[in-house]
Amino acid sequence: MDSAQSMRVVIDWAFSFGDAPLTEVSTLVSNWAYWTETMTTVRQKLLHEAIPGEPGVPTSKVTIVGVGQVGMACAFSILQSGVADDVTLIDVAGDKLQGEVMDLQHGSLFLKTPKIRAAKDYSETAGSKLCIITAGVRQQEGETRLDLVQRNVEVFKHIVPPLAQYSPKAILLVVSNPVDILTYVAWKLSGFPQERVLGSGTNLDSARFRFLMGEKLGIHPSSVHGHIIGEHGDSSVPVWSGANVAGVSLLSLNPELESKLDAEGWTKVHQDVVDSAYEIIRLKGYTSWAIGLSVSGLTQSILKNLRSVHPVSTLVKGIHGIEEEVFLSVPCVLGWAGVCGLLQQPLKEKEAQQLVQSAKTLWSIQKQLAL
Ligand SMILES: NC(=O)c1ccc[n+]([C@@H]2O[C@H](COP(=O)([O-])OP(=O)(O)OC[C@H]3O[C@@H](n4cnc5c(N)ncnc54)[C@H](O)[C@@H]3O)[C@@H](O)[C@H]2O)c1
Ligand SMILES: C[C@H](O)C(=O)O
Repeated sequence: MDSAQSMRVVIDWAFSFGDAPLTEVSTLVSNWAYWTETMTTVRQKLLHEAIPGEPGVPTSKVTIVGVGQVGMACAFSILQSGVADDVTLIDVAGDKLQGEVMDLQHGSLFLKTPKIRAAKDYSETAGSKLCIITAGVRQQEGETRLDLVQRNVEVFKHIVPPLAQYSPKAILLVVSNPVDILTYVAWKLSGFPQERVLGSGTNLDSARFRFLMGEKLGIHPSSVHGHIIGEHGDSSVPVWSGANVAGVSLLSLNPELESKLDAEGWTKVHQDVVDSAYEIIRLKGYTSWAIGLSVSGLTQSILKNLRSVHPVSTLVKGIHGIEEEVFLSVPCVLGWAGVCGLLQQPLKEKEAQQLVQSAKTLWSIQKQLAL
């Protein structure tokens, strides 16, 4: 009620007393005026709102499904980056979801994301630009990523259709494992075009690769370039021909780099990448921080339309001789549209053969899935 409307109510009310003594009416009027004044909220007293009510719709809303170790690491890294104006979290574990969101909200003072919220149902994820799926089971010690497939396909059947229904223009970024197969599953279940469904893929493996090469060279990973492509995990392919620092090819300095004969042990760098998740799971039970940071990097490239290049899992049928409808990582340009382009990366015959073999392995699992 604005002040003119309040005054009108007070006058009408005062006249309703008819013959009552004037002093009594005036006391009542001043009490009423005081009451209506105190009914005005502190917010209304403090602020003349140029546009009353809630601010408009978010423009860079990110939904994260799953608030386990990976989902929370993703949420925290994305919040730290300040790239999203709304981070909505959803999980079947209601109390954990509420607790995690409250905890994050209390950090708002130190963040630049005005909305951090827990969604009770998928309608609250509506209007997301990016939906990140981290829900599902993770490997126990001794399990491979591929061992998780059927359990996580069932989880995805509950997640992907409502995400697609409420955010039909969103980009889906799959993180749950086995990430390449589940990206295919998300693509099928969503009905989205291929460029709007991608998996975090070997972006993480490549970060590990660059860290380990950097450790050997005494150079920061940001200056050590090199991609791991293919399956995230066990059959990943290191592209040694592209490994360089400031354009200086490591292979040109040591032609034995990719061979087991190499005395410096460079092939062990890739083996360490493959082993690293198993080792971390053995040591702490799960992996989280590096994947959270890696996903935050992908989020920034997409929401800011950076068109930067990342090895992520995308539909690769027809590329490098792959005939199956599978998702594997190759260097992709990421932006508002999702996967805006795939790099034409020259590969050695052996590398291309490894990719073809990974595709066949994934397809042999995918073709048995009941979607
Ligand atoms: N792609 C990668 O590089 C990478 C890296 C690390 C982990 N992962 C994978 O990420 C996944 C999550 O790992 P984690 O350590 O966070 O596991 P976690 O057990 O800590 O968390 C999983 C979360 O998913 C939730 N969940 C289960 N079913 C759900 C449903 N139907 N709807 C919504 N939420 C649901 C659970 O309640 C839980 O909070 C695993 O599959 C793991 O293998 C992938
Ligand atoms: C387990 C997970 O896929 C990782 O590589 O950290």
